[in-house]
Amino acid sequence: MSEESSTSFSRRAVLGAAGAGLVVGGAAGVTGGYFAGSSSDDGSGDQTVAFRGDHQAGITTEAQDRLHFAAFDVVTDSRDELVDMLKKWTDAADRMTRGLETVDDGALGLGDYTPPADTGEALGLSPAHLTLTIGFGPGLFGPSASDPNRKDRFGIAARKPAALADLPMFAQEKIEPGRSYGDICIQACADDPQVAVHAIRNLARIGVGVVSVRWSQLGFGRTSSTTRGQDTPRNMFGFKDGTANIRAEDTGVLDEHVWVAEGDNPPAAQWMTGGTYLVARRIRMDIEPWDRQNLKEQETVIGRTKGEGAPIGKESEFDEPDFNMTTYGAPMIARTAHVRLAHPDQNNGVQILRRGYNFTDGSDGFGHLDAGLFFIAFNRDSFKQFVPMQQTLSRKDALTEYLIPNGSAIFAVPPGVKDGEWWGQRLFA
Ligand SMILES: C=CC1=C(C)c2cc3[nH]c(cc4nc(cc5[nH]c(cc1n2)c(C)c5CCC(=O)O)C(CCC(=O)O)=C4C)c(C)c3C=C
Ligand SMILES: [Fe+2]
Repeated sequence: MSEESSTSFSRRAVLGAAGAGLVVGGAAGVTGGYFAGSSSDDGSGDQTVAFRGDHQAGITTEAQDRLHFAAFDVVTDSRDELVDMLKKWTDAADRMTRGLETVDDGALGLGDYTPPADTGEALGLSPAHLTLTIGFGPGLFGPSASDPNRKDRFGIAARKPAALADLPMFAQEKIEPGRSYGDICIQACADDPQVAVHAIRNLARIGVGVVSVRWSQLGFGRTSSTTRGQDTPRNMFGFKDGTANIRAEDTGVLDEHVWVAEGDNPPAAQWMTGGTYLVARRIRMDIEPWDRQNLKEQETVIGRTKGEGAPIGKESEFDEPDFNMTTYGAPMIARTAHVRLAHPDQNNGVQILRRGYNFTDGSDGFGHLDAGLFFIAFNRDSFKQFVPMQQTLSRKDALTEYLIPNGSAIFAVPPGVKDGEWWGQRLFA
C-alpha cells in the first residue's frame, strides 16, 4: 500500500471536510492523505513515527507517554485464518500509525446498516506518535505455560527460537495467569491515551473469531527514556527512572544487547534476525508501606538520591556510580541497593533496554492503591539477560520487599516490516 494513496485521508481531514459541509468518502473522490511517514514532529503537526523499517517501531522510538498493551490468545486452529488476520492487522496498523482510519471512511461511510469498520473515537485526533509493535508468545508454537496440552496448530514448532520459552518462576512473585502469558502481543504507545486505546480496540475487533484478548494493561506515564534528548521521568515511588537506560543513539550497545543477530539462531529461526525479545512484568508496588519509610531509607533501597537521581556519594544524575566508595567502612551504595544489583558490573556486563510505564488501576477494595510499574524490557536473549538479572534482584534487592510482581509474559518481536510485507510473513511464509 502506498504511503499516501489518493483515497487515503487523515482522521483530521474527515472532520475538517465534514465540518465544511463536504461529502467525504472514497466514492466521493475526496483526495488528501497528508500524513507522510516521517519519524518526528517537524512542527507542521505531523506526529507520525514510521511504521515500516529494519526494526519495529516502539522499541528504540523515543518513549511516548501512554501505553495500551494487549496479549491475545489465538482461538482458531486455522493457519489461513491467522495469516489472513495478520495481513488485515498490518494494513490497519500501518494506517492508524499515520492517523488514518482502519479503512477509508470506515467510521461513517459504510452506510446505516453496516457495523462501522473503524470505531471512530480517534476521529479528529492526530497520530500522536502512535507505534504498534507485535510479538509472538511461546504458546503460538505449541505447549506453553498458558496451555501445556496445546498442539502445534500452525505447523511452526520447528521455527520456534530457543530463546522463546516461558519465563521461570522467581522468588517473591505472585503470578496470576489472567494477567500473564499470551500467543500474540501488541504494544501500542502514543502521546494520547485515546489513540493507543483506539488502536488496540480496532485490532481486537478485526481479530474477532481468530484472537481474543487474554489480558491488557494501560500505562499513563513512561518510566524510561530511550533517546538522549528526553528528560528522565519518575516512577510511582517518586524516583527518576531510566537514567542508566540504553538509548537509541547507542547503536553498538543495541547490536550487542537488544537486536537478535544472524548467528543467534539456526536457519529455521532466521525470521527473528533483527528482532528482539520483549519481557512484560506487571509489578504492583506497595505504595503505602513505601510512603511510611523515611527519605534516607528510600534512597538507600534504590541507591540513588530522590531529588537529583544521582548515585549515592555523587552529585549529578549522570555521574557513574562508584560501588567501592565507603563511609565508616560500609559501602556508600548498599549491598542490597537496586541499582548496584541491576548494574552491568553485577550482571556479567549484560544490559537490557527498559521501556516501562506507571499504572494505577484504582484501589484493591482494602483501601490500597493498585498501582505499580508495568515493566517492559527488550533484550537479545532473555535467558542470558533478563532472567539472571531478575533472579539476582528477587533474592537480594531491598526493593523486592515493596514489590509484588503479578503478571509475566515473554514475546518474540520480529524485525520490522518492509514495504508490502505483513506482520509475521517471515515466520509463516
Ligand atoms: C529485572 C530487571 C529490572 C526490574 C524488574 C526492575 C524493576 C524496578 N526498577 C525500579 C526503579 C529503578 N530502577 C533503576 C535502575 C535499573 N533497574 C534495572 C532493572 C530492573 N528494574 C536496571 C538494569 C537499572 C539500571 C542499573 C544501572 O545500570 O545503573 C532506577 C535508577 C535509575 C535508572 O537508572 O533507571 C530506579 C529508580 C522499580 C520501582 C522497579 C519495579 C517496580
Ligand atoms: Fe529498576
